[in-house]
Amino acid sequence: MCGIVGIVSPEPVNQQVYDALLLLQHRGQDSTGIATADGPTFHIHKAKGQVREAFRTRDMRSLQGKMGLGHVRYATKGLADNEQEAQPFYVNAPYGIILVHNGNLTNTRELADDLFHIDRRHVNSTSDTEMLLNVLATELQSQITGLELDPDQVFTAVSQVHERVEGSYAAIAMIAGHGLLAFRDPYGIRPLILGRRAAGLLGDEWIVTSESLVLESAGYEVVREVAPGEAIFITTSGEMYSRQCAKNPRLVPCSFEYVYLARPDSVMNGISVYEARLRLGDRLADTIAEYTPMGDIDVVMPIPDSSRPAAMQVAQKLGIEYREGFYKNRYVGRTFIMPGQAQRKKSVRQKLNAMSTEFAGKNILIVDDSIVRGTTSKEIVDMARAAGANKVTFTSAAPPVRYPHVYGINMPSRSELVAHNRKIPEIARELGADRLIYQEVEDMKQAIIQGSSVTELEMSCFTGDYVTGTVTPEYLEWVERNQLS
Ligand SMILES: O=P(O)(O)OC[C@H]1O[C@H](OP(=O)(O)OP(=O)(O)O)[C@H](O)[C@@H]1O
Ligand SMILES: NC(=O)CC[C@H](N)C(=O)O
Ligand SMILES: [Mg+2]
Repeated sequence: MCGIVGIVSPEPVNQQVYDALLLLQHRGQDSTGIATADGPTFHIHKAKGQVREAFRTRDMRSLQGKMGLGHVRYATKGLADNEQEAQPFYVNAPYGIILVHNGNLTNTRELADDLFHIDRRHVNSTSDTEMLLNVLATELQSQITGLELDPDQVFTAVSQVHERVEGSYAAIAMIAGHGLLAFRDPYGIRPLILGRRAAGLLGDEWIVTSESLVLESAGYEVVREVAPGEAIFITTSGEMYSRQCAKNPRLVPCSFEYVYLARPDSVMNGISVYEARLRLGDRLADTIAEYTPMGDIDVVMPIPDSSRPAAMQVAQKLGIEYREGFYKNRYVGRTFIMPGQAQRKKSVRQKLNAMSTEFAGKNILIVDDSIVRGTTSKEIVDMARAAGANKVTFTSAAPPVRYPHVYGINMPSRSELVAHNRKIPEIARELGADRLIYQEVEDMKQAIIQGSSVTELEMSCFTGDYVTGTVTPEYLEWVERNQLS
């Protein structure tokens, strides 16, 4: 997952794009970039690191224009620690297109081949996003006849992109001199939402972004989610056009957004992320009650930050005291989305500290939202013991992560996953916990979709069922051999 935003306004947009990226920082910390369109000219600034350190005043001043887009990257393909592969990506023809992407393409081998042998295009990086942009550019080129650009031509090009590209993609592109294009893959795996704000006599401002909290914070009204397979085109003068561009669209959003990725104050596909996390806690509490003698637990504790809503609910439902025994250093970012295991491991210790007064002699029930590599949970169990805990029960509001995630979360290798090929008591031993309890897959699904019109979820990392169908065992082996560097 990454965070993306695009804005068309009657006024300069640089500050708005920056503010939106700050709000999306939890979706990617590797690199960031902003591009604006100043008439026919693009201004671009991209850099490694987080938003606050990447943009200086002089960079912001250079980002002139009334249409803009931005990206915070959590790399899933290519090089993570590399400014060249930061987004947005640019091609000069047709017109000049610049694009940001959240997601991960699963047919990059075929795309690389076709782009070179058939389209005669040069892709100068290992990024799947640059391929997506080149496919879009090729298809748009094949539609246009003159200097003018009709929304119909843009939509036909997006239909062709859906035919050629596989995997997950929520993307926003600017077409120089024409407008802003946003489109979502036919399964709507990654999120994308459209908003509008009146700018007085000047007309309307439009925003497309990954999470609803960005709209809320800037006073935009939610127009709607971009539908799976749909494309939205907003001209530079603010006219909005939309069309369904996929043959068989089907909403199958990523379950991991609700478990961990998204901010709790966002509403995604009509589901409040916070409420989904509370319901995950509710259902987890039922499972815990089945397996644990209640007198056995003195306190329930979250692992800050993402598990707090679930842990609160577990405590309430079980009628056990909720205590915060881990203090978090707020200046360390999210551990899971850091590149490299050494950095992730070190940062858990830097980030969390156990307060011995909360642990000494107690039986602790720890709640985390998920256990992926076990980096966090191993350290946490160690810390709890060192702080004097008696028994440590570890629980996860998500089921065991047993399979690679290929749709925009960096967990490509089965051997990295602590639950892969291990039964639950073996995982408990690996983590050093006295007892380990996971959410059931069906409970997770029901907790997330309850009360909404969503009927399907992308849950491949829990079940091994990949919605795009083309993810074969051979592909998964190839992904493992060619991991992110
Ligand atoms: O098993 P692991 O590989 O360690 O991954 C899972 C952990 O990583 C995430 O926390 P993170 O510190 O990234 O973010 P948070 O502060 O939002 O909880 C998640 O909330 C789990 O705690
Ligand atoms: N997590 C994402 O959405 C990543 C986008 C793209 N695949 C990249 O690696 O840059
Ligand atoms: Mg966490």
